[in-house]
Amino acid sequence: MTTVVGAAIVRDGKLLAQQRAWPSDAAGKWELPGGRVEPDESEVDALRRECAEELDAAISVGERVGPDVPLPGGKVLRIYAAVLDAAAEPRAVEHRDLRWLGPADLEPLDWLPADRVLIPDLAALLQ
Ligand SMILES: Nc1nc2c([nH]c(=O)n2[C@H]2C[C@H](O)[C@@H](COP(=O)(O)OP(=O)(O)OP(=O)(O)O)O2)c(=O)[nH]1
Repeated sequence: MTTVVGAAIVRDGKLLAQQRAWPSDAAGKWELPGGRVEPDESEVDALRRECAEELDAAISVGERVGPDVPLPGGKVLRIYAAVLDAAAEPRAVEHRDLRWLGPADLEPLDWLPADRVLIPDLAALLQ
């Protein structure tokens, strides 16, 4: 089964989200940094690689957050808490925009559908 890992990066009580630029049906929607775990790659290594590619930032990965969320095509979305390494300042390398979200910003955001399931768990990280 294909696992897509996502990083719930929290800094100063805010969660980092990124806005997709592609494909057309997902463009403009918001998600957590991450992507597909490659064969022979650990989930933590995949998260670190994806954050380096997408954010140009190094992270440290912590505990699992929330349930596995089924994705179309038999994939599953699995989230881990993460923090930016010291002095890392993320930038949108492949994405349209980045945003730091406070608790009140989670519900109104135009998330990818699977991510909406995780809103209560993401909100709990910000308390
Ligand atoms: N990264 C990420 N992907 C998500 C989230 N929610 C969600 O439904 N997805 C979906 C969108 C995509 O169908 C899939 C991940 O695709 P991706 O394009 O980010 O990952 P990738 O670079 O490894 O993909 P690929 O080029 O190998 O196809 O998971 C999320 O919060 N973060």
